[in-house]
Amino acid sequence: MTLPASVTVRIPAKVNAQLAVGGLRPDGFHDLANVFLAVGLYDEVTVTPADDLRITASGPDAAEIPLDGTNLAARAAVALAARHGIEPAVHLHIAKDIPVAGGMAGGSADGAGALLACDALWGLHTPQAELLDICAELGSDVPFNLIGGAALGRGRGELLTPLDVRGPFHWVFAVADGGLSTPAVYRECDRLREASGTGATTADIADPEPAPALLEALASGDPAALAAALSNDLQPAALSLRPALADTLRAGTGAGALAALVSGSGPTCAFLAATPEEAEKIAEAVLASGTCRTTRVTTSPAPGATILPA
Ligand SMILES: C[C@@](CO)(OP(=O)(O)O)[C@H](O)COP(=O)(O)OP(=O)(O)OC[C@H]1O[C@@H](n2ccc(N)nc2=O)[C@H](O)[C@@H]1O
Ligand SMILES: Nc1ncnc2c1ncn2[C@@H]1O[C@H](COP(=O)(O)OP(=O)(O)O)[C@@H](O)[C@H]1O
Repeated sequence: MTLPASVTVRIPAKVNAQLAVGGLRPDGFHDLANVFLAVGLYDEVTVTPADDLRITASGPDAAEIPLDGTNLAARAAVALAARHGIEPAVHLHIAKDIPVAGGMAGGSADGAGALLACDALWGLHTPQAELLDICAELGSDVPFNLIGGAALGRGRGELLTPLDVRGPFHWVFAVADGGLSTPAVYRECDRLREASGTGATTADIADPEPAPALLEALASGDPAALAAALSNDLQPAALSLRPALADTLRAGTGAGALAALVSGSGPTCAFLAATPEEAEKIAEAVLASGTCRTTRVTTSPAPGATILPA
């Protein structure tokens, strides 16, 4: 069997079309109804045999990601190698295009990408179900980056059911200066719930459920229906930690977005547009408003982790 000299995998970012957050569990996670939608912003992970584990990154925001054993791509390579009793002797290169710490699952994408790339480089043929188990150990969002498309994530987000989705839906993303810490946003969500008197644990909060109207909108491909059904329970917490995001959301709505919401834990803001032309117009207006660092225009759904031709 000849093994490839190197493997490159392309992995999409995500937006949460619905993020329904249940109570805080004893293990520190929250039960979710997390409707993931993969969007066409991608990182690429390239793996090449090396003497030992080494990691490099390129792209405008490459300096913001750790290049040690804490990088999710490195953790993925180590986890896969350990499972097969081999050494993770590999050079991982991340070409970073997904906003860092932006609520778009960029780190998770690199974890899923490194896993698939190492599996191919090492000729392991690990079954998909086992790859998904390793993904879930790496992080709650990582399994979705592997499969892409649209999916409902239950549990802490790692238990996936693929969803019917048509498209393309047209999106604008407003990338903020600086990220938000995901655990800090969940903590702020709990704090706001406690402060409002509802309590924050699984005993106080109803089990989160996907909204039927949202699932119908995804399957229909109708952007107006999708706009009416988008929701994010972490948005009040992200706005509480970063009040200026309200200005970004307003800029998009003012420019004609069908809907404006924070992507996951933020601070990236997502705007749904009726057409590609509207998306370009919204992106220009949001950038001109001075309320974000940059804007990106793209579509959904997008495919999951994909090995690129050599
Ligand atoms: C909020 C979401 C929405 O998709 O993503 P981002 O918007 O940050 O990308 C996810 O729930 C983030 O998933 P991920 O970034 O993989 O989180 P993990 O590494 O599993 O967990 C990091 C921390 O987030 C909190 N966490 C995460 C998932 C969950 N269901 N409940 C939680 O409370 C916990 O404090 C946990 O220690
Ligand atoms: N490959 C990676 N790319 C980006 N961030 C990473 C990576 N590996 C680990 N991290 C860490 O994960 C944190 C969250 O990053 P990211 O996944 O981009 O954001 P989010 O969880 O908001 O979607 C970063 O601040 C960084 O310290």
